[in-house]
Amino acid sequence: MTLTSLHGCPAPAKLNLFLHVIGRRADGYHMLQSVFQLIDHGDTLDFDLREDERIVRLNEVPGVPEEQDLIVRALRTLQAEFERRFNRLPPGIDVRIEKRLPMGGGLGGGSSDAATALMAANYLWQAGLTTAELMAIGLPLGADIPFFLFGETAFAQGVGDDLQAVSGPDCWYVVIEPGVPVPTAAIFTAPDLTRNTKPVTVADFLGHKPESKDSGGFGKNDLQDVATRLFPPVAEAVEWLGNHGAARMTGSGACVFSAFSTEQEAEQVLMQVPAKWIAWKARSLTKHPMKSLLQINEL
Ligand SMILES: C[C@@](CO)(OP(=O)(O)O)[C@H](O)COP(=O)(O)OP(=O)(O)OC[C@H]1O[C@@H](n2ccc(N)nc2=O)[C@H](O)[C@@H]1O
Ligand SMILES: Nc1ncnc2c1ncn2[C@@H]1O[C@H](COP(=O)(O)OP(=O)(O)O)[C@@H](O)[C@H]1O
Repeated sequence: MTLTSLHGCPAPAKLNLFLHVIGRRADGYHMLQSVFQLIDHGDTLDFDLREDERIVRLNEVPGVPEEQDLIVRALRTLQAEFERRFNRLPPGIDVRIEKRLPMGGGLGGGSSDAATALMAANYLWQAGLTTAELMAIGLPLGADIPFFLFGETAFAQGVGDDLQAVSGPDCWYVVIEPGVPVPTAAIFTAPDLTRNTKPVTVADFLGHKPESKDSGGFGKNDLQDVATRLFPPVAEAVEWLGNHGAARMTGSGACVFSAFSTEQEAEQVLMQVPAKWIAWKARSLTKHPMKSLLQINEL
């Protein structure tokens, strides 16, 4: 039996437990080291095969025109790859997005949506691309897309595309949305960005002591100083959450998180978050939920 729709597909957020900038390439892109952690809070997507060959987004996403949406672009790229391989276009897809993740939040929302769309379409079209092949399609669209397709806690290097599975802490996070979108380019072009952090190894990360009273307990986010200087609401959120645990920014911001061993501890802090901010708690995930849903086991 062939399926014609997949509804309620999860597109989880990620947190960067640390993020080091260790250099800059000749093309201006920055060489990073980071640990990416999936969490159980995110967007939800519905996919329905169409009678024609169009890729259509059914709902509005504020600030993101349909043609620029990473989901639409990812599906069109995969559709073209399908045509190249099988000499026919697969059916089009209607996509509906329930957006919960803030834009420019450092949670990887757009990239996660695109990764979920690639997994769903590969399944609905029975295209048979491997995860590595989907990662190659996703990378030019967004540096975080390969991680979401990889689908496990990962030590990332390069521009985030060189990934190695690691075990992350099993814990609860409180995440604050400071209410400003942070454009990634503004952070990377700042003259005062630290670009020379000494490279670390996976063993350094795995050997660190979690009790060292820091979110994730290892390293730092090199983008945080610039982001807090340029976007004062981010600084305010770091300061407030820092009074309740070790607080750190994720990605290029704006969101700020702190780790707790139990849900109760996270709940206690969440209850006290000032009403001007959206905040929530989420648990670490060891595996992308789409992998279990679609029974993808190959990596
Ligand atoms: C730094 C991370 C960590 O997860 O931040 P978040 O997006 O999650 O916040 C990502 O790798 C972000 O990757 P991605 O989301 O693809 O970045 P883009 O918006 O395409 O990048 C915008 C601009 O930032 C700069 N840029 C981006 C990534 C990188 N490794 N070096 C850079 O110098 C480039 O000038 C690029 O044109
Ligand atoms: N489906 C999508 N959801 C969110 N943002 C998208 C999407 N498609 C394209 N974008 C663009 O990607 C930018 C970065 O958004 P997002 O990935 O959510 O943040 P971040 O990379 O900071 O985690 C947005 O400002 C938006 O212009």
